[in-house]
Amino acid sequence: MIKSDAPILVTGAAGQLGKTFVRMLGDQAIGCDRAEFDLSSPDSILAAVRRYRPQIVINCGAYTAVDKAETEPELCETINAAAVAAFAQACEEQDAVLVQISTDYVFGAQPEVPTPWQESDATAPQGQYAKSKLHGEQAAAAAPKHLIVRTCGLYGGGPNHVSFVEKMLQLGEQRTHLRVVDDQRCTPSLVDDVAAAVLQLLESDSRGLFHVVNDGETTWNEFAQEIFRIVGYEVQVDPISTAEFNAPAPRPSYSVLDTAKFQTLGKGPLPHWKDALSRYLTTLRPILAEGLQTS
Ligand SMILES: NC(=O)C1=CN([C@@H]2O[C@H](COP(=O)(O)OP(=O)(O)OC[C@H]3O[C@@H](n4cnc5c(N)ncnc54)[C@H](OP(=O)(O)O)[C@@H]3O)[C@@H](O)[C@H]2O)C=CC1
Ligand SMILES: Cc1cn([C@H]2C[C@H](O)[C@@H](COP(=O)(O)OP(=O)(O)O[C@H]3O[C@@H](C)C(=O)[C@@H](O)[C@H]3O)O2)c(=O)[nH]c1=O
Repeated sequence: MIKSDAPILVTGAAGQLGKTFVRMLGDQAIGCDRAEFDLSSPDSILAAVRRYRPQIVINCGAYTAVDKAETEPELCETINAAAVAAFAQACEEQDAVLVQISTDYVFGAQPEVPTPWQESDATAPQGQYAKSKLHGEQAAAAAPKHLIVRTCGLYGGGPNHVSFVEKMLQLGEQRTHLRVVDDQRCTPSLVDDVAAAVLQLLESDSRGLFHVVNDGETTWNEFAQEIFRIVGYEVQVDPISTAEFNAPAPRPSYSVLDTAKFQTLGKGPLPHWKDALSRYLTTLRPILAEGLQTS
C-alpha cells in the first residue's frame, strides 16, 4: 500500500513519464532530475537515496536514445543497468519498493504465430538499448520489493517532449507526404494511462513483472495516419519496411504486450490506443493552432 505521508522518489522527473508521476503524486513526490541523480555515476546513488528515505523509488530516468545507443553502448548500459543495480541495493537498505520501467524492446525474435507477449515469455533483445533495459530488469529484480513494468512507445509529455507523436506533427506541418514503417506491430501508450496503472499496481501491493500498455495494437504507419486524421492534417503516409527506413538500431517486428496479468487487478484493460491518442491530441489543440514548430 502507498502510505500517504511517506515520500515517493521519482527519477527522470524532467522526462515524459517521470514528469507525469510527479504531477499525479503531488506533494508526495520528490521529483529528481539529473542534477540530483546522475545515473551515469551509480556510486552516488546510495547516498542520495539515504538522504530522501523514500518508501518507493520510481525509476523513470533512462538512456532512451535507441539509435544513439548503438554508438554509446557503455553509457547506455551504465544508466539503464548499473544505476538500477545501485537503486536495488539502496531500496533493500531502506526497505523501499523499487519500480523499474522497462520496454517492449526486450522482445525481438519474430514469433511463429504473432500472439501478444506474456511476462513469462522468453526475451530476445536486439539492440544496445534493448539489451541494457533487460539488464536493468535483472538488476531491479535483486531488490526484495520490486515492481518491473514493461510498456511501449510512450508519448503524452507535452509539446516540449519529442515523442513519435510530436515528430509526426512537426513533419506534418511541413510536408504532404511521409514514409512510415508498417511492419512493426506494437501498442504506443499514453504516459497518463501508464502512470495511473503503475499507481494502481502499487496501491494493490503488486510485486514482480507486469506488462502495461493501452489496449489494442497497431503499426507506426497506422498510428501516424490516425494522428493526422484526428488533427485534420492532409498528409499521405506511405508504408515502408523497417529495412527501407534503415535506422541504426534494430526494432522488434512484433512487440504487442499481453496485459492479462495487469487485468487480474480487476480494473479491466487500459483505454484503447485510439482513445488515448485522441485525448492527448485534444490537449495539444491550442498549441497546434499556433503550429508546433513555433511553440
Ligand atoms: N519513450 C518510450 O517510448 C518508452 C520508454 N520506456 C521506458 O520508460 C522510462 C521513461 O521513459 P521516458 O519518460 O519516455 O523517457 P525520457 O527520455 O522522456 O526521460 C528520461 C529521463 O532520464 C533522464 N536521464 C537521462 N540520462 C540521465 C543521467 N545520466 N542522469 C540522470 N537522468 C538522466 C533524462 O534527463 P534529461 O531530460 O536531462 O535528458 C530524462 O529526463 C524509461 O525507463 C524508458 O526506458 C519504455 C517503453 C517506451
Ligand atoms: C520519424 C519516423 C519514424 N519512423 C519509424 C522508426 C521506428 O521504427 C518507428 C518509431 O519511431 P521512434 O524513433 O519514435 O521509435 P523508438 O525511439 O524506437 O521508440 C521506442 O522508444 C524506446 C525508448 C522504447 O522503449 C520503445 O518502446 C519504443 O517505442 O517509426 C518512420 O518509419 N518514419 C518516420 O518519419
